[in-house]
Amino acid sequence: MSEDIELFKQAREAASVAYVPYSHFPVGAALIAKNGLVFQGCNIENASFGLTNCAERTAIFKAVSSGVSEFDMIGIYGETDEPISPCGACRQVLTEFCSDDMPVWLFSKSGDVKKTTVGELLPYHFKKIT
Ligand SMILES: O=c1ccn([C@H]2C[C@H](O)[C@@H](CO)O2)c(=O)[nH]1
Ligand SMILES: [Zn+2]
Repeated sequence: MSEDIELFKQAREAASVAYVPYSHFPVGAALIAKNGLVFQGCNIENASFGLTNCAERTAIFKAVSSGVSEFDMIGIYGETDEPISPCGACRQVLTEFCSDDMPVWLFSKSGDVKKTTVGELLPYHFKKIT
C-alpha cells in the first residue's frame, strides 16, 4: 500500500474518536515519528469553545508528552470536499517540532490529496529565541 493511502487511513481512523458535540466536524491527524511510531490525534472541543484542541496539536502533544519529538510526516483528514488545511495555531506548533521541509499530507473525505510542507504552510515563522 502506498504511504499516502496508509496515512489517509490512519488520519481518518483518528477522526473517528473526535469529540465534536458543538461543530460536528471531526478531524483526524496521524503523525509519523522518526522512530516509526504513529501518533494519532483528534479534535477535542469544549463548552467554552476557545479551549478546543485541534487534531494536529493533539497528535503533537501526545507524541511530545510520550518523549518523542522527531517527526517524518503528518497526515490530516477532514470531512471536507477539498483537502483540509490546518489552522494558524497548529501551523505554529508544527514549526516548533518539525523541519520546514517535512511533508504535510492533507486529505478530504473522498481521499483527495494535497501534499505540502511545514515551511510552505507557515513561511517566515517565529522561531525559538536562542
Ligand atoms: O485543521 C483543523 C481545522 C479545524 N479543526 C477543528 C477545530 C474544531 O473542533 C472544528 C471546527 O473548526 O475543527 C481541527 O481539528 N483541525
Ligand atoms: Zn488547529
